[in-house]
Amino acid sequence: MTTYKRVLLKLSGESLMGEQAYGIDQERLNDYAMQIKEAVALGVQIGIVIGGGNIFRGLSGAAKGFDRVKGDQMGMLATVINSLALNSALTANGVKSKVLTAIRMEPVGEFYSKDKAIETLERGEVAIFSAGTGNPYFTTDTGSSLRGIEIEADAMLKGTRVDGIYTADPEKDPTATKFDRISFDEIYNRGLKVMDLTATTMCKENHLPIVVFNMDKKGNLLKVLSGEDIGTLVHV
Ligand SMILES: Nc1ncnc2c1ncn2[C@@H]1O[C@H](COP(=O)(O)OP(=O)(O)OP(=O)(O)O)[C@@H](O)[C@H]1O
Ligand SMILES: O=c1ccn([C@@H]2O[C@H](COP(=O)(O)O)[C@@H](O)[C@H]2O)c(=O)[nH]1
Repeated sequence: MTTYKRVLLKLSGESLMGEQAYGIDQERLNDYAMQIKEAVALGVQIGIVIGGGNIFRGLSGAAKGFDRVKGDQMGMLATVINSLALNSALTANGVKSKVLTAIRMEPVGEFYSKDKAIETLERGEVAIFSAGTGNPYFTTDTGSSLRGIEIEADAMLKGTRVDGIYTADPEKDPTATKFDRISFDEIYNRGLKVMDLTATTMCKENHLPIVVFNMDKKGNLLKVLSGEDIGTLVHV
């Protein structure tokens, strides 16, 4: 049983590296595909956005001297590479999915529209939204909140490599403690950086709750969808 009819799942590009220093770890990719397969079997409609941090980020490029806009375009293309990899892993696991792109690039994927996204979801297929928002100076977190709002998802599930939202970055501060629930306002007031502020504000203003959870632990996606109390719920 699940309380969710339709969700937007954000996957971290950086997590897709697994233990590697760069690129796509096949085992991690396959684990994600299997978790998504379990979720589809529950009858939940799933739209997915995957980041590109395992390949390229515009800001890091700019720090090395790249033009920022070109760097961001490279980052958006990185998310297309990850989306195609996920599409292929889902097919190998018997799950139908379609890659929609925010930048025109047929035949790599179909150009995104809300109607196409909803048709895909209502056919019971996974919709993979690639190339972020299609615009530089944004992130895939903002792309996720945008697509989540457009498809009228019940929640945005941010699958990452930490167990939820903490009082500070748990990868840097071992004394940080986890929130089970937190309001949008408290995220601003405490200056927490688990998601960028543009994405957080879009979710707040459009009443899209967020669940932050650890996608790198097998079975966690199913637990979140089944209402198990893991991760952190961000509420209005
Ligand atoms: N207060 C906090 N609570 C939890 N995580 C935090 C916090 N502040 C910073 N973080 C960091 O945010 C990271 C999660 O962000 P996210 O999943 O978007 O990863 P990413 O590296 O940005 O992925 P992508 O490759 O998709 O860009 C965690 O790995 C954690 O280190
Ligand atoms: O709407 C968007 C989304 C992403 N980008 C660029 O892509 C990279 C990778 O995305 P992450 O969210 O960091 O994983 C990002 O750093 C931007 O450079 C974009 O320009 N617009």
